[in-house]
Amino acid sequence: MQLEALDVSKTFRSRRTSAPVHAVRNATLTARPGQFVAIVGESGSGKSTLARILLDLLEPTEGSVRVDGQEVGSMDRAGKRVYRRNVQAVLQDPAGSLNPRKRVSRAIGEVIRLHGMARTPAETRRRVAEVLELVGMAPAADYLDRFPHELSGGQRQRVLIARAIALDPRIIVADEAVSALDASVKAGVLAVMADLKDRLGVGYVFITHDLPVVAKVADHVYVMRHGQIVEHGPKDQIFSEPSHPYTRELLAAAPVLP
Ligand SMILES: Nc1ncnc2c1ncn2[C@@H]1O[C@H](COP(=O)(O)OP(=O)(O)OP(=O)(O)O)[C@@H](O)[C@H]1O
Repeated sequence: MQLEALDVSKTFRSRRTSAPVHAVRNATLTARPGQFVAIVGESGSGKSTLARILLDLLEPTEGSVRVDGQEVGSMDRAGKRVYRRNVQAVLQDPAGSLNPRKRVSRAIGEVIRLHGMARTPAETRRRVAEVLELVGMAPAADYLDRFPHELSGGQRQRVLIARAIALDPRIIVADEAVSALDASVKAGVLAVMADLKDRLGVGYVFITHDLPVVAKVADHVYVMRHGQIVEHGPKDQIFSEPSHPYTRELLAAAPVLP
């Protein structure tokens, strides 16, 4: 499978008086299963807008998102359903991705049932336990009955990853998924994501402003500035031979070793 954004632009026109905001301008990007693609750039550069377009949560003003050449915007309901399963979102937990009133078993189980990924309650429970263990929450029985507030920040982020993985996606779009976590917790969650890439072949579009994280996990890096992708390439190339002045500026502000 190949996920592409082709010449995507998004312009927000809010009030009559204010000027239009060109949040994304002619962005082209490719993601594949088994590949860790990072989008980096400062706050306001359009990363989240591009992520929402890739997730089909927002329509581009121009350009298209395609899966194996087929335009997502023109898919029928059944096609979009498959798309939404294949391309999953993992967002930052403080954004309220987990309902505080749902136990872990229900938060993950409901998604499995909704997408018809299990036929019986027993099968659903087995699948919930399986994905919790895949993200390092073992034994799963220790976590199934907990509410989000009974988990640490890192554990909540793992539950969000487990919930995404439960649908057997090919690609996960992760927007600032580890940014709020402490360094050691962050490293643990990143290790889980890398492990899932190796074991299940899942790919990532990973949005962050955290360059050391990119240095650690990315295969391919896109650099965004003012809505445009100013440079992209294999991680080592971006870190050792950045060609755009903005990339050099970013690297100078946060020196990291690839
Ligand atoms: N719904 C909206 N209406 C109007 N403007 C918007 C909307 N969503 C985003 N924008 C604007 O688009 C630009 C890009 O925002 P976006 O959130 O995509 O950037 P970002 O790189 O993800 O930033 P951050 O790292 O701070 O989340 C910003 O100027 C933002 O104010």
